[in-house]
Amino acid sequence: MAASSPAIINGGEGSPPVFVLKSVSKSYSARSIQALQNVDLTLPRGSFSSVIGASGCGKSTLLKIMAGLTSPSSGSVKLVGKPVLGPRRDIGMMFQQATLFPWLTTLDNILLPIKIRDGKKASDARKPSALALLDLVGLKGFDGVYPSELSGGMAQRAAMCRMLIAEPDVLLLDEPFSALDEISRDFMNMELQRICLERQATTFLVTHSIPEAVILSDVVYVMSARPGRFIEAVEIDLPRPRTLEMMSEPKFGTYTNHIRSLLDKGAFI
Ligand SMILES: Nc1ncnc2c1ncn2[C@@H]1O[C@H](COP(=O)(O)OP(=O)(O)OP(=O)(O)O)[C@@H](O)[C@H]1O
Repeated sequence: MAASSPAIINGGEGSPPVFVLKSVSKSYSARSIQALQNVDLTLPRGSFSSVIGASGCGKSTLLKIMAGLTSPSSGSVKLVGKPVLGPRRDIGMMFQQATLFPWLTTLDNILLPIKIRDGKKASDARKPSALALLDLVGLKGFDGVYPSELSGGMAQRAAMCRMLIAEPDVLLLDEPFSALDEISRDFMNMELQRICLERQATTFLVTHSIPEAVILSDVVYVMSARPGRFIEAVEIDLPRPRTLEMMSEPKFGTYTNHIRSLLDKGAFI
């Protein structure tokens, strides 16, 4: 079940990988903590991968290194062949909390990254795209509404639009739907898959949920206890598009059981 080369959801064959991490380690010297140890990762274009592991094993640290928000202590991180040396505009990120600005309408929140990057004229020109995104995530008609009037799930959908408005090729997601109830979370995960397929985005997801990792991913990277290392890359051989019904298939259960047993072992490795 281990995999060295992931399946590709959108046909990235022949094109160079999007992310290549080689022997990435990270120590937080202030607290003498080694968070990551010798992590190797290759993400083909258009692939969907996730990392799963116990709390504190280094998943968010890995994501922050990939986003250029923190630097590795050793090893290299390349995005489309070039070293990642700081935050990048071509990467979209989403976190557990939607972090919308309460004094801006949903539409203005979505357009904010464009306004900051390219100015008001450019952001005005993107209004039709923002409205189309709201439509895409089922928020048609909520453009003039303030965040306090949105449910948690609606706010996360708006945050997803804000991430997508800049049309990033790469999505780095840190438990984006973990604060949602199970039904909203399932819905958002299927939306996420649809958008990734449509946009051919290369996506890397941090999650604590084994079923979520399996239903969404081409490859699930299972991380050991800290310092985080990959114990195994589990290739998920289920057809696309994935559906929630697939979660009741025996093959799905085989994958989740396998990952659960790796995590049980990994906690002590
Ligand atoms: N800025 C920092 N300074 C010092 N230590 C840190 C810092 N950020 C994270 N750590 C430590 O590094 C380790 C890994 O943290 P990280 O947030 O990457 O784990 P995680 O797997 O994402 O955890 P969780 O699943 O609970 O969110 C933890 O022991 C944490 O305390």
